[in-house]
Amino acid sequence: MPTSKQGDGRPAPAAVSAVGLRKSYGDKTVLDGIDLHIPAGSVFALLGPNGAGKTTAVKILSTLVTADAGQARVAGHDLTADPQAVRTAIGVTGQFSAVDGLITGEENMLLMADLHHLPKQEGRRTTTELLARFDLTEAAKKPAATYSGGMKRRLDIAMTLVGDPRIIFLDEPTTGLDPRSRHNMWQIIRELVTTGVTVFLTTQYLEEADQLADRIAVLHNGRIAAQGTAEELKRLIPGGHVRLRFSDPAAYHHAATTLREITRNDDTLTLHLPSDGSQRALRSLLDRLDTTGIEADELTVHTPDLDDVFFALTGPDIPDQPKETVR
Ligand SMILES: Nc1ncnc2c1ncn2[C@@H]1O[C@H](COP(=O)(O)OP(=O)(O)OP(=O)(O)O)[C@@H](O)[C@H]1O
Repeated sequence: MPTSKQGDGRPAPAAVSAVGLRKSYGDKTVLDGIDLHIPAGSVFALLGPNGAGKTTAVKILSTLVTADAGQARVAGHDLTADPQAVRTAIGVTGQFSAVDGLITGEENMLLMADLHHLPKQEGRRTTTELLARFDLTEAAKKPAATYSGGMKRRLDIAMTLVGDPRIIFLDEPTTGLDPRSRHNMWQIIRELVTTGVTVFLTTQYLEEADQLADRIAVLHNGRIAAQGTAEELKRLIPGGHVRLRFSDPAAYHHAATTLREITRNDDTLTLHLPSDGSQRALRSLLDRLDTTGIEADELTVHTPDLDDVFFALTGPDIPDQPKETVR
């Protein structure tokens, strides 16, 4: 299984690793051989359109359904050999919340503490702490059915944390939330990671993956169409360029006549050069600028945004083949 390196050169322990996960429902192949390697303490986003198989992947990794083929280890435990150990180490919040609307937020939390067999006093203490942490103290005694969508999600995550999981699966945590609640949820997720928790996130929102994830995998037709950091994914598709801006017209004209494959804008004294924005391409461009005596006032790198990547990778017009993977 692949490993990544920590700062001291030792391989980072994997929170989740999977090889060749497959799952079909009837004659519909939902997951067609998925490999994953998620270092502990990181945020991983599984991105895909409706029906891509994101929830199925979460259900398999959280032991709710079994894969037809493949192997996976979660928190160091083999999914098939030791599902109970996996369950103890993880927390899952799904699209369909575990919150019971008929009882209060506090009662929901206490129920969760009972399920985790916490002694009464510890259950109360954990409940109070978590309700405060998720800004729910004031609403604690109100029925959860009266909570806003954002409050319900916060309660859901608070309930998940009662068992002190090291890995949290968040299945579309911000679907249906307004922008403010979505930003609050992002902040909560960022804070979770600072405590060393690993977050496995599924989302349809590119911006969410871009904002939160250390690595992103794009799921399409049951396969991982591409995976990497947001920046690596953006470099996979054409459209990137380097923009050089000049203030001195003479310097601009010298550059415009010296460099090839450029798009020029004589009004704004800017030149665009196609580039994938990689370190190698930039180094070669800077060398070229040095040797030809070109000095721009500003050099900016423009890569396609994640929307471009998503549409390019999951559009209907591409074949069902896996795309290049960035590692
Ligand atoms: N228990 C099941 N029985 C039959 N088909 C299923 C079952 N669960 C999921 N599927 C099908 O598998 C496919 C993937 O579903 P899944 O819920 O994993 O997708 P998703 O990426 O999470 O989608 P969404 O973003 O809409 O939640 C869908 O076509 C779905 O209808």
